[in-house]
Amino acid sequence: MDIRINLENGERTVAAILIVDDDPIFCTPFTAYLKKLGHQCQTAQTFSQGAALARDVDFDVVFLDVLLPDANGLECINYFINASSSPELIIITGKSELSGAEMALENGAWDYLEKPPAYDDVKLTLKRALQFRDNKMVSPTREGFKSDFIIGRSPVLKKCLDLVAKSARTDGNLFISGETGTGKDLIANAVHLNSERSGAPFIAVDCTNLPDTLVENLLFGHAKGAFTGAVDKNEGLIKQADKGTLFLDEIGDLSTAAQKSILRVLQTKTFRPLGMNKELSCDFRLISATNRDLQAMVKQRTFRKDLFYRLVTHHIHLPPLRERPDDIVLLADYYMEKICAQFGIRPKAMSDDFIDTLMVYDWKGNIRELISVLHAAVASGLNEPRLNPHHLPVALRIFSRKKTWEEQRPLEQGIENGLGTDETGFPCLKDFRHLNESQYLDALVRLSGGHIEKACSMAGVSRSGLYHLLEKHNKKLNP
Ligand SMILES: Nc1ncnc2c1ncn2[C@@H]1O[C@H](COP(=O)(O)OP(=O)(O)OP(=O)(O)O)[C@@H](O)[C@H]1O
Repeated sequence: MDIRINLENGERTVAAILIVDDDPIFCTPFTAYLKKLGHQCQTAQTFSQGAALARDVDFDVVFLDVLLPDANGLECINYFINASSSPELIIITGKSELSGAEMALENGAWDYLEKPPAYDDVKLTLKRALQFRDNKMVSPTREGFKSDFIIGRSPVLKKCLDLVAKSARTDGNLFISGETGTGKDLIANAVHLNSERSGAPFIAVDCTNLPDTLVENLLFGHAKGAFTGAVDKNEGLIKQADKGTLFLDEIGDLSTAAQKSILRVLQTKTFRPLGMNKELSCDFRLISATNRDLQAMVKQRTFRKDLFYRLVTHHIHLPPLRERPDDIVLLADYYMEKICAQFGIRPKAMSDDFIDTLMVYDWKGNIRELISVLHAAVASGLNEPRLNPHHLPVALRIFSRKKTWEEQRPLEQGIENGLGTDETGFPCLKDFRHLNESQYLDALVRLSGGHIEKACSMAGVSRSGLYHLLEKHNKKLNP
């Protein structure tokens, strides 16, 4: 789909629109009307078809029906608004789901239209949404966003930070996923700091190993004399987070009973402290995080589906450090200075070999592991002004050495296999490049999980460039 934006007198005349609705009686004339207005439209009859389209096409606006054959549209909002083009989302709803649609506005939808909408209303809503979108594109998303403590310039991290800034401007529940040490806690803090709730407390709860017997007391508090030993009343964490942000870290570790209690608070925004006979109300923004695969847990029925949908109004996935090697150098510089200051010494220089060794390591513990490796290196080279690979832990050096060796193997294999060799037995550059490119694509497909956006951003190539390469090597993103 060729998406061109025409601006006439500052007003957009062509937008890329996705309509997700399974009712042809509504959809066909609606699409024809939008096309008549000059827009480019695609339609999907199910959530999964719409999701696949939104993954591949940069839409400006998505019209989303509430009752879809395979999902409730209201529960899929975040999927569409978090697509790479961050489209404006307009809910199309019947009278019976109006309250849900109103709630959707709080969660980032642009507007809702009652079905069947008057075409004049459609035109006006669309015009406003596109004006808003154009303004948003002119003014950078992250203007005024405080993030100098978040280090990294890789495209994947930048994309995340755009979502973080966007999420900080809204009040919907935010779910942050990512491997351990990728910065979920840091990002939760950044969202709070940049939100309208920044003047109120940020209350973090570590859900790991929370015994069922303590959860309610910890979250809801208790009245004086509620149980033996409750000599004073105790304000729970939820009350403490009033007007501020409640951060449930490691939410995937919550027991079934605790999941039920949390769900109830999220649904009613009220809770009852132990030993008290009246409900108290609370006003907090919820951020949750985990390094576990919550979606898989929902499938295995170890995490409640209804709670999951409540949590993920906005979703930010933090990429592992190995997928953004460019950030390693910046992070190493930043933390080297901090660590040396803690040791009370001048910042140490890092040799090129030292940096190269860091760059090829796989960082399963991500940034937390990087910080502790740098600590160890500074301690080991305390009296030397420059750090070399031998200051790094042995296991890390062995890993990086092996990996470098594996990367050099194609050249040796090429020579062994007589790849287009000349009389010296050395492969010609063209064949060698071809072989490397092919192996690179295999790794890219594997590491990006077959997601086109992610693969383009990891490889730093355009969508058409990547498709061209895949075609050249007769490969597919989803083999
Ligand atoms: N982009 C970044 N810039 C600077 N420091 C970072 C960045 N990301 C993470 N860190 C630092 O890395 C360490 C680990 O981050 P954090 O605790 O936020 O990770 P996490 O994803 O919450 O880990 P876990 O899942 O184990 O709780 C912290 O010291 C944090 O300040």
